[in-house]
Amino acid sequence: MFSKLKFLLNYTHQYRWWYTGGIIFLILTVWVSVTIPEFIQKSVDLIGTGPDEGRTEFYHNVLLIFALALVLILVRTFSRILIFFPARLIEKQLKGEMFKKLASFGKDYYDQNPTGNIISRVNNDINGVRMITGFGILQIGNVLLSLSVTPYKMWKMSPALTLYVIVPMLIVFIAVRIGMAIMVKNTRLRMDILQRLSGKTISFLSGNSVIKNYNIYSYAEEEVQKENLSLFDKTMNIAWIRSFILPLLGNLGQILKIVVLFAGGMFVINGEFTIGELTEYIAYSALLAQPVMGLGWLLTVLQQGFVGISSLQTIMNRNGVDDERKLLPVHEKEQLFKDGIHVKNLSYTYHNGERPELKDISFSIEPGQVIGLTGKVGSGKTTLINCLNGYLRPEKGMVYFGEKDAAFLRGEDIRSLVRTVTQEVFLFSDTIENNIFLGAEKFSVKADFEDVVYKSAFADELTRMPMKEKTLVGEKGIMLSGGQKQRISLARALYTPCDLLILDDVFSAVDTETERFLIQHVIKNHAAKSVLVVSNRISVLEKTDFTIVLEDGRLAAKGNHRDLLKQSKFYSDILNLQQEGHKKTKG
Ligand SMILES: Nc1ncnc2c1ncn2[C@@H]1O[C@H](COP(=O)(O)OP(=O)(O)OP(=O)(O)O)[C@@H](O)[C@H]1O
Repeated sequence: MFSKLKFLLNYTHQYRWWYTGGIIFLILTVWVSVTIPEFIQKSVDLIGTGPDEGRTEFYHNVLLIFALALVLILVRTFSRILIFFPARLIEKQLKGEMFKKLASFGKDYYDQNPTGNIISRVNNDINGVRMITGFGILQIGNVLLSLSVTPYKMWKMSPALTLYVIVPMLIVFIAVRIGMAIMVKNTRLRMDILQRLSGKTISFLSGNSVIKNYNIYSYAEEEVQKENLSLFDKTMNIAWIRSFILPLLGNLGQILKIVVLFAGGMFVINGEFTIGELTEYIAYSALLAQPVMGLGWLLTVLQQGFVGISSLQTIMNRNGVDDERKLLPVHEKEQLFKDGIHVKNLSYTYHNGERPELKDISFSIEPGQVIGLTGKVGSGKTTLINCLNGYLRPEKGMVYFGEKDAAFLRGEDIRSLVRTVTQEVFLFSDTIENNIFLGAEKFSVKADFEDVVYKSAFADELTRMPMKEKTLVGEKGIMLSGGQKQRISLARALYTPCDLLILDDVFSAVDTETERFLIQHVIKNHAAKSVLVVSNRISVLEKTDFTIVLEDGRLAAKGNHRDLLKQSKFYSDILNLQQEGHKKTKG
């Protein structure tokens, strides 16, 4: 509890003057609210004095009530602005901090937590904090002030009548609590279902071609419909509470007035109260109903908000992968690739894996070299390149940039020299041009746009597009073919300088002619100091200085084309297969 309060104080403290202003206006609101009934009482009692007496005083009172009501509108509005505004600022700040924190987590975190869940959880939790720091603080002030000043005024007028009021007040309070608990429970269930429904819809929409191919429309429909029906049930439950129970609870405040009217009426009959005093007392009891209901809401908001805070704290208190590492000074970063990369007895086990996927691998990449990497499906090629580009973090003493152990380098430093064109291309829903420019602002040197498009073998296709580089690629590049996406991603990698360019299976989706073009422009005349190319195509591998063959996570062979034909069965097998395939297509 203490740590949660400290968390709240951390954020609210910076806006203390806003909150102080808000509380001052809140005090004024309560003061004006309890002052108005006094004038109502006087006005009502003046009515009873006859047509002539006190007419001026009556008008005077009515004007005063009108003026106080205007003041009430103003001070209430200011109290809300001054308290709700910092809550929105805190929400904005938290969203920024959360995004930064989440971006600092490694692959293990995202393997364990699906992205959809993280987003909706973080949004809910931050919403909870906003509610506490806005509505919660306003209600705490409101409830404390109203529940002390109003009952005091009522007690001063009649202790006995005040006791009659307490019972319905308790009923209102308990009813609001129960109503809110049911609503919160249903809202949470609805959120879970909504998450599942969006997950299924997204996966069925992106797998639309599989659904068509296998003719499994009815299965997909049933799956979506199941979630849809439970979503409808929960939404109806919430609608029931909203439409019937909440207004009913809201009007329970009227019970207070009936009780006061009945018991207070007796007081008037017995001559203990004037009509004006009874009116004043009824006005107070109406004022009292609001904070009592507010207390019910407040407890729910606090309960939800604190659950949200503890969930946010688990994210905030988790260390980012690079928290312990320091950024290199610019001059050291510039020299990082001077002596190449040295991999020494590299072994790597995934956080959720039982056995190492890379075993005892050693090799070096010198500046200027072009290296090939090949191996069967699942032999560890992607795992190896991810150990070089800082996406996976092997233990210390296994990967070196010159003399520097990569285990002590920040991911940003590593990735400023190593650029990877991944197997799975990700394009943002923007224009082709902006997808190529992505992240380029921080580089002072940039390549020529036309040149990188040409080198990526994309120039012809781009000229055929009606909007050229301004063409929108659609969500995740849905409007483009796999090969086109891959070449845009290649152009993006070539647009800014790097020391080691890694191409993970970039040639798998292109025809032989394009492959030849890419080999000429990207591999032979590469702008990067070194290139590491993952491929199973001999036409690509034979152009490298040396190729590494991986088998079941081990370095099975290493050498140039001629060495490997002698050393590696896998290598000679793929050569034979590709030559046979070539003959068949020619024949
Ligand atoms: N995030 C992960 N968690 C656990 N194991 C993983 C993870 N990613 C990959 N692996 C395992 O590591 C092994 C090597 O996978 P990797 O993707 O490196 O192979 P690859 O040679 O690149 O395969 P492909 O040719 O299909 O791209 C596989 O057995 C795979 O199951």
